[in-house]
Amino acid sequence: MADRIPLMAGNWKMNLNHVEATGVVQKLAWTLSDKRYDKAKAEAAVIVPFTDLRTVQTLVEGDKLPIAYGAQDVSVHASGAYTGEVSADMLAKLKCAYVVVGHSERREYHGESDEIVNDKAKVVLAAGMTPIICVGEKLEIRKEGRQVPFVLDQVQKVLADLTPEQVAKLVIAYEPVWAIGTGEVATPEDAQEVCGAIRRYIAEELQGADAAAGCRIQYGGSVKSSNIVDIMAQADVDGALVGGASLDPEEFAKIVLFYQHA
Ligand SMILES: O=C[C@H](O)COP(=O)(O)O
Repeated sequence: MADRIPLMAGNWKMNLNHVEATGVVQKLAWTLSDKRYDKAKAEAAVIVPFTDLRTVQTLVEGDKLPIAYGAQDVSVHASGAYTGEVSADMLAKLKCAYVVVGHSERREYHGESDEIVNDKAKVVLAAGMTPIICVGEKLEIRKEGRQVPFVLDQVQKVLADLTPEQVAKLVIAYEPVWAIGTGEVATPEDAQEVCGAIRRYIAEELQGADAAAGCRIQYGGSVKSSNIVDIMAQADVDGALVGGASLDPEEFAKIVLFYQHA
C-alpha cells in the first residue's frame, strides 16, 4: 500500500446534534488514546453535520485531539443568493480537512450528477481542503456484472480536468449503493476488484502513475469492526467511509485501530 496512510472517516450523516457531537468526539479521543492509537498507522476523521462543525473544531483544537474533521457536502457557488447552501470558503474557515462530495444519498435525493460532483471537488480543492469523492453502483448494475465499467465511467467524469497533483492528494470512496446501511457488505474481493480497477484506470488512462499511487481509495458500505481487517488487507483499499458504525465511538475506534489486529 506504499506510503498511503489509511483514512478511516466516520460519516455521521444527519445524526448527532452539536451537544451529542461533543460526547462522541471526546469518547472517541479517549478510547483511541487508551488503546495507544498511532496516527502513522491510520488517520481518524469525523464527517459531521454542518451545525456540529464549530463545536468539533473547538474541541479538536482546544484539546489537540488526533482527529480530523470535515463536512458532508458543499455548494458549487462561492457566495451569494443561494439559500441553504454552505460555501467551500466557509468550510475552510472552520479548518475542515475533508469534504465528502457525491455521496450516493446526495445523488439519489438531491439529483447530483457526476458533473456537479466534479464541480464540487474542484471548489473543495481550490479552498485547500481534500475532497472525498464518492462513486459506486446500484444493485441492478452489480447484478448485470457491470460494476467495473460503470464505476470507471463515474471516475472519469468526477476527476475531469483535475491535475495529476490534485488527484494524488484526494480521496475516492467506492461505495456500492446496495451495501450502504443494509448490512450487506461487499466481500473484500468485491472491494478490491473495483478499488484496484479505479487505481489502474487513473494510472493508465487518466492522470498517470504518480496520481494513482498517491490517491487514497476507500471502501464504504456496512463496515464494522468485525469486517474491517479483511477489507483493509486488500492491496488497493486505503481506508473506509463508515456510516452507522461511526456513531458509536467505541465501535468506530476499533475500526480506526484495525491495524492492531491485521
Ligand atoms: O458514508 C458512508 C456510507 O454511506 C456507508 O454507510 P453504512 O456504513 O451505514 O453502510
